[in-house]
Amino acid sequence: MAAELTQIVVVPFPAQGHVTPMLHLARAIVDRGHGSISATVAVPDFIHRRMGQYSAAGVALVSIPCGVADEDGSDEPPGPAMFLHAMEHRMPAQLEGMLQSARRGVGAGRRVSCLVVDLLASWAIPVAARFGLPVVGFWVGMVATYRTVAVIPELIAKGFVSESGTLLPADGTKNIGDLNILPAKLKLRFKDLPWLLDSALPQKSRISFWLQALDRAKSLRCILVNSISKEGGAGGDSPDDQQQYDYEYLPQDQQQIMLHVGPLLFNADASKKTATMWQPDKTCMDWLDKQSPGSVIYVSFGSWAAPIQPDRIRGFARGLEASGRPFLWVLKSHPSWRAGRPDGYAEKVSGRGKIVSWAPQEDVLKHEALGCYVTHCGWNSVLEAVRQGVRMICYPVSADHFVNCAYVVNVWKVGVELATSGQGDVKDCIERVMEGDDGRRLQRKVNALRETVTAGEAMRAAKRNLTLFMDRINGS
Ligand SMILES: O=c1ccn([C@@H]2O[C@H](COP(=O)(O)OP(=O)(O)O[C@H]3O[C@H](CO)[C@@H](O)[C@H](O)[C@H]3O)[C@@H](O)[C@H]2O)c(=O)[nH]1
Repeated sequence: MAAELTQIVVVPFPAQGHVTPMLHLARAIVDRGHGSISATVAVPDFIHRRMGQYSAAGVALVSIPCGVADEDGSDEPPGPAMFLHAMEHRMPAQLEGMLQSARRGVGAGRRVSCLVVDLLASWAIPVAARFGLPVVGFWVGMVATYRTVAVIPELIAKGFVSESGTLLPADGTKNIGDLNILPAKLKLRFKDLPWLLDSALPQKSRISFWLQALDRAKSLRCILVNSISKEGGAGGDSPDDQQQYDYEYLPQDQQQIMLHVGPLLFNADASKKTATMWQPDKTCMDWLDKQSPGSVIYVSFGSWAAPIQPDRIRGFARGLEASGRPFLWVLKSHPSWRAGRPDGYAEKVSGRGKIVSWAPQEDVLKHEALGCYVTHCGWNSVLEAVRQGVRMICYPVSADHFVNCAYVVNVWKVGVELATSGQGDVKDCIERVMEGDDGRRLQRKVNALRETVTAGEAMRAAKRNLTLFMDRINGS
């Protein structure tokens, strides 16, 4: 008897750093299904307008109208403060409509076998439940970051955080290692907790957003994690010798498992492009071709305008200029970032410094002219740098950046943290990473990490876990 044709519905949080790995996941599932399974990736219309050109066999990117306009006068999509309300109140009905159509055989005409829901888009979990459909969660980053979120109720109960999300130990510099949430050697402080830092939302909304997501996640039996499993040895995110921390802070339900399926990027076919929300500046690659091997500093702070004040941007501008080295800098059109650029800067550094508003990042990191990457430590950027063996200068700003930075600097030792964005610090840090023993050691380490993650047991474990997940949704 011919196998039944089914589809999975994938629901990412509407941001570049979430849609990209979930598209990789969708493709990996479709490829393994050998024609028996297709994927529908449902994104709000403001994302679809920017990424609608995406196409991959068996994967459809579909638009969910959410009635939120783009930010006025800039090239930025609406921020979370604007779309979170729509996610809770408009998108559920739209997704229901989609699932009803699928049930009636409209559209792809395939039965929906399962939903994969980003835990930051937890609004979709109750929708699936109303249709009696199984849901699998997706965590886009490290287990370590999930742990810092899963522990919120305990931190409230122990009086470290108020119900409205205020940090109660006034001294946010206290080491979080004392609390046994994460290994002390990460040297994380209270004030580095990702959910305290996400400045796109008011404090009170942040805590209720996370508590609601955790509450909904309780019903899930399985969460797929886009990170490196402990089988990855030195590369593992289950913090190597601290296995006792493993999963300790996950919800109490013994039935729930976290399956490492990542890094999904490492399994992705490099020849197939993913979708990006802005058009990459095509002149980057020609410019890189003209630079000497290993000479260029690449600077990018990710896809959304992280809160970096103009004076800090100015520090970077002057430090890069003072370094005397060639650099490629992604400086988005956000007013605060533009305001920090000194007058006449582009002309001053012309020939040596190239400034663009969006780069083909994966191609850039792969280019032989690359020397190092100054990064905000978004999880995708960290993975992309490791995949291409590029050492990092970390300038964490918000969200999970500090946790990711702690792994890059203190665990994997493939980058250094920039103390401040002052001109002197930027220049000195670039020297340290590009020259001498420190630079060579970082390069050896990142090459070794790339080997471990690419060729090692971590990837085999990720593939095994993906197969396990697919067997489950196929009911075998
Ligand atoms: O000029 C550019 C700049 C970025 N990118 C791509 O955009 C993505 C950026 O993702 P990421 O590095 O994860 O940063 P953010 O866009 O800031 O991602 C958000 O989502 C991530 C996953 O949850 C979190 O780790 C981050 O903190 C959060 O800000 C990467 O794939 C980059 O290759 C480009 O293609 N061109």
